[in-house]
Amino acid sequence: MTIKVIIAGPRGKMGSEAVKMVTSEQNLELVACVDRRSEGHAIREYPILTEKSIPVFESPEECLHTVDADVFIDLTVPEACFNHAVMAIRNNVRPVIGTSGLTNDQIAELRELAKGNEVGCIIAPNFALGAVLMMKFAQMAATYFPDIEIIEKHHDQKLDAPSGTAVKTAQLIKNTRKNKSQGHPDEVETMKGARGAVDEGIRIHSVRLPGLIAHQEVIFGGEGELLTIKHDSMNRQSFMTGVKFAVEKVMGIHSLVYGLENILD
Ligand SMILES: NC(=O)C1=CN([C@@H]2O[C@H](COP(=O)(O)OP(=O)(O)OC[C@H]3O[C@@H](n4cnc5c(N)ncnc54)[C@H](OP(=O)(O)O)[C@@H]3O)[C@@H](O)[C@H]2O)C=CC1
Ligand SMILES: O=C(O)C1=N[C@H](C(=O)O)C[C@H](O)C1
Repeated sequence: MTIKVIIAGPRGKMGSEAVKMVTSEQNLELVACVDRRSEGHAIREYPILTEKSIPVFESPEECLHTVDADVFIDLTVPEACFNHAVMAIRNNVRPVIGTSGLTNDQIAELRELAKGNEVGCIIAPNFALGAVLMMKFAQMAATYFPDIEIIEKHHDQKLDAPSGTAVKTAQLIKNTRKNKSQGHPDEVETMKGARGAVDEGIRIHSVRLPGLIAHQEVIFGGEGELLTIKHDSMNRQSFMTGVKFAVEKVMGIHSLVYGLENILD
């Protein structure tokens, strides 16, 4: 069976990789793209779309009403992504969301909508298999080491901080970690932000520099020892196996799944 795919954000760093991946896989068919500034852009920047006569729509509504599709991959920004996902679910097209920065309320709303419409939806804070394992291993380690600092490092074009991966890592850790306030009780920040963001006592630090792609380390401190669990994405192809996996998996589910760790075999 061929899975018919729409991609939103085809000119982006991730979207352009996804276009290459979907158009090169036998069991996937790219049936359309959604690009808010399609006029000339997609055609000039992505000849593959013209070569293969793949339509590009500025309006997601028009795209979803015109094209017969199974899956809607979103690699844009959270504001656009949320609306795209709502429209897709209402049109019985399954969203696969890579875009980071959705709020917990937005995720809860999409969960309800997906459940109500019995439409599969996957939100993947990180599509890289190694990153999913890094999050799971961190969750395991948190049972034994409750003192934790997360350091995520990304390229300087990233819009959201902390990263979706760091938010998800903290959420997984909170499921197993004993509640604990870290550091000295009288600790004072003499420069605001020095100790990073705080999520139930877990510290999260976001680094943004040119030269970086996507990296995270989770550091656990114990009496006389440190454990570091680290993952590095060196390029955006590292995410594509996970995108393909999610597109295939979403065909067989009828509700929302947040995190690939929930559906890894
Ligand atoms: N889950 C995962 O494994 C990964 C997730 N990501 C996430 O994917 C998202 C995209 O990342 P990346 O490709 O690096 O970002 P880019 O900025 O390279 O691409 C984003 C794309 O979205 C488009 N866009 C921006 N605003 C809107 C809008 N309001 N409506 C429609 N389209 C819009 C941009 O078009 P324009 O030029 O018109 O602005 C651009 O083509 C981010 O949220 C990032 O965090 C990234 C890597 C891995
Ligand atoms: O913007 C990125 O690049 C990435 N975003 C995702 C995130 O916010 O965690 C996934 C990966 O880290 C790359």
